[in-house]
Amino acid sequence: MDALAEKETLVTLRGAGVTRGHRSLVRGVDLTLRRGEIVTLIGPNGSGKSTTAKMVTGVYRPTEGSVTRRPGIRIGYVPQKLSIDWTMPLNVERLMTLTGRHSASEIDAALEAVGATRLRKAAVQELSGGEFQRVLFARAMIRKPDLLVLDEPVQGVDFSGEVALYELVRSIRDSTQSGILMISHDLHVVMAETDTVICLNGHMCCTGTPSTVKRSPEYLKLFGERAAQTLAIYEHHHDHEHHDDGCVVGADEHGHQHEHEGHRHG
Ligand SMILES: Nc1ncnc2c1ncn2[C@@H]1O[C@H](COP(=O)(O)OP(=O)(O)OP(=O)(O)O)[C@@H](O)[C@H]1O
Repeated sequence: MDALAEKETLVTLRGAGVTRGHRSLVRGVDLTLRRGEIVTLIGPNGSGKSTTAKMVTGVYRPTEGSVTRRPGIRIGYVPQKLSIDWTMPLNVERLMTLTGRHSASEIDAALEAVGATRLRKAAVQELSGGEFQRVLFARAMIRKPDLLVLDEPVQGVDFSGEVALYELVRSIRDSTQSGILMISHDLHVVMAETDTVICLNGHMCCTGTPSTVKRSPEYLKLFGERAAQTLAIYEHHHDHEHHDDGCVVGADEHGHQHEHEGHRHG
């Protein structure tokens, strides 16, 4: 039995779909979320990612197929956007307690887990995009969820912030062993940090590990050029090491390094 199959199952969707009137929002979704596993939904706008996440969290009931949640499951949700009255003064500490009472030590622990301890007294209006996302993670994690659902976690975050946030998601998974469901438009960074990718386009186009999905004809058709670029990044294998200053170990005597297209290091 493989390692993932041994982990506790949190949510299962079988042939699940939602229809409103005569319109199908998404259909035929098969998905298993397990403790300690990161699953990512990708797909173009309107492909059913949010609808699928809403079936997972229980906001939408499936109109076909089935959704099973582990009894008593706690789900933490990090929204794409948060409706905040930006004219009201609000600091991070207060934001953490808007929807529930939490002790000072619980707030400290949640902020520490996302590397945001120093932001405790900061005004929410003054946070950068990446800092705000970290605070939203902390807010979802304070309830110690079994499953964390992240809707487009890197919106408004620059490239290096994006890499750092996905690393944070992975470290949250490692330290809490919660299950994680992410929705993302981003292809390359998110796929590198994911155990299972589900590619949607009104139905399930393909699913599997990042390396199987990236080769699937449906995925390549859906994402075209961008998918090819992702592939280039994946095909770059690390065949060298770096010095602390970033230079390649064994570069020529002039310190020249070879160009690595699409190359990056976490
Ligand atoms: N409550 C609703 N009633 C009717 N149609 C809806 C409803 N919610 C979503 N839709 C439609 O269902 C389809 C799937 O929407 P969904 O929000 O799941 O897509 P998405 O993949 O998350 O899109 P995006 O990337 O733009 O956020 C879209 O065509 C959308 O317009």
